[in-house]
Amino acid sequence: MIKLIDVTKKYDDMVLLKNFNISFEENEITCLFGPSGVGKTTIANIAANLVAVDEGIVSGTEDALYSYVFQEPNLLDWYSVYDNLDFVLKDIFDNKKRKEIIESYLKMVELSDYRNFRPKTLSGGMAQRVSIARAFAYPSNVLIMDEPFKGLDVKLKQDIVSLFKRLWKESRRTVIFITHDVDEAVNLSDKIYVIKNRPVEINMTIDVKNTNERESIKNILIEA
Ligand SMILES: Nc1ncnc2c1ncn2[C@@H]1O[C@H](COP(=O)(O)OP(=O)(O)OP(=O)(O)O)[C@@H](O)[C@H]1O
Repeated sequence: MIKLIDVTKKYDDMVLLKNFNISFEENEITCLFGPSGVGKTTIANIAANLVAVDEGIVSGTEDALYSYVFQEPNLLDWYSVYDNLDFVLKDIFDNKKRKEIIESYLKMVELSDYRNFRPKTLSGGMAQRVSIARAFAYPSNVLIMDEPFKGLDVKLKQDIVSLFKRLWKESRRTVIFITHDVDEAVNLSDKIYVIKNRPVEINMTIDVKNTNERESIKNILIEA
């Protein structure tokens, strides 16, 4: 479990986090839900050891290996789809193992026939599927998802959300999922932290995993 304990984080004179506490359960999907600019990315980056804290402790990151999916697929344009996956695996596995992993993930995201295509020739949804395949192909145990479905149209979003869930069920990891989309939050998360204010406060913690009340949770989030 990754924990931020009594964390204070300032940007110049602005105190974003003050004695802030939060935890991310192992192999669960935890959502940071809140308005733009509240501090979601900073909290995730602290949990990923990308941003240093001014005070407090970040625990549970000692053996963490991270992979990321952002709103932009962030693929290497001069590499093929196949080589984009190969790039993150090349220092970890031998040729045979890499080929096996890459082919299996391309199959799962239904892009085997596109293995030699350059990212620029793919649609936005296809590029995002490559980015998700790359995140899962890498042997991470923590996956940071920063608004990965933003900007996709409704139908495409539903497909990619279910694809993500399928991959995650086959290869579970701790997911820190940032969104301010109510449907995404409720459909994907095991737990939702509703965050507000400055310094940031956890306004509500919602257990989604053990509930049958998804519709009322959506209403709570809309009001939040
Ligand atoms: N490196 C930085 N230097 C100075 N201020 C920063 C830096 N990173 C973030 N901030 C500020 O901290 C606040 C929180 O930013 P953060 O990106 O963590 O929020 P967010 O909830 O992820 O927002 P969004 O949904 O728009 O991505 C914002 O006011 C932002 O301008």
